[in-house]
Amino acid sequence: MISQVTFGQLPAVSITAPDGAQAIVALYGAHLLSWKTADGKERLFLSERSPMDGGAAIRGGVPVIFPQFSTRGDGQRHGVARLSTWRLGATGDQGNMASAEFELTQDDVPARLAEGWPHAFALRLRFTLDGDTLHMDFNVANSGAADFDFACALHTYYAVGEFNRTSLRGLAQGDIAFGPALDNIYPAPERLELHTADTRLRLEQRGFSEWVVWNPGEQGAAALGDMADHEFHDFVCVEPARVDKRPLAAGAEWAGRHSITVVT
Ligand SMILES: O=P(O)(O)OC[C@H]1O[C@H](O)[C@H](O)[C@@H](O)[C@@H]1O
Repeated sequence: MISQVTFGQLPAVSITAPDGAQAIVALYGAHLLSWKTADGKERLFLSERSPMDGGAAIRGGVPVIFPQFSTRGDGQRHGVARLSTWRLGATGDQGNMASAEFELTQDDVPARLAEGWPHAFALRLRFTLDGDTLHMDFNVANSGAADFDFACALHTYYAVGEFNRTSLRGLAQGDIAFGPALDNIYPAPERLELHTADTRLRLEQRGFSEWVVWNPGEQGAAALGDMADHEFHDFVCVEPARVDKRPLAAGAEWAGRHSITVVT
């Protein structure tokens, strides 16, 4: 079931599956703000200090990063998609699943941001609730007559309860125990596991090329105006990403999928 809601001051879409699982997505950024499994447990972190008025990027949930990752380029930090208002596209229910798609083209991007990246594109992001799994299917189409380069990521903030009782398993470089500040990029195995004190999540990606793993630590969090000082304890980011801009031919499409499953 799909309904229009307001979250903070933001128009948003609530997606509810027949089993009661729920996702809330703001049109601003097609930003996933909340994902609750059927047991009612919130799986994503959202900062109590986050702007919620469409005037600045949201801190938490799943920011959509496009067409630049972080400062790896001379364009807008983390791109323009998280700062633009998307449109609701197709929605549907099928069996136990519920889904909604969000769309963005260059015409939806505020002029001051579009100037920095003047290309014709169409983005589609579909959220699907399927039992204890959330799928995010992200498509980038080059609808212009010239090739362009793009990077992208789904910058997922997981609510972990206590970050120093959390570990990430499955990287070739070895397991990560959270604690010190961390901002690393790893070549992507398709599947990782995130273990917290009381849950185990399976994180999967297809089409992307890296995992970015981030927690700002105490000093990093203190420097962020949109994060309370104590909140670095509460989350870790594990992000399927294509960190470097790579070409997409005129008329071509790229597709990536990020799936998160609550295992226990
Ligand atoms: O503060 P933001 O622009 O949302 O960026 C938040 C973080 O995003 C990614 O994880 C980057 O790897 C970090 O270097 C960056 O600090």
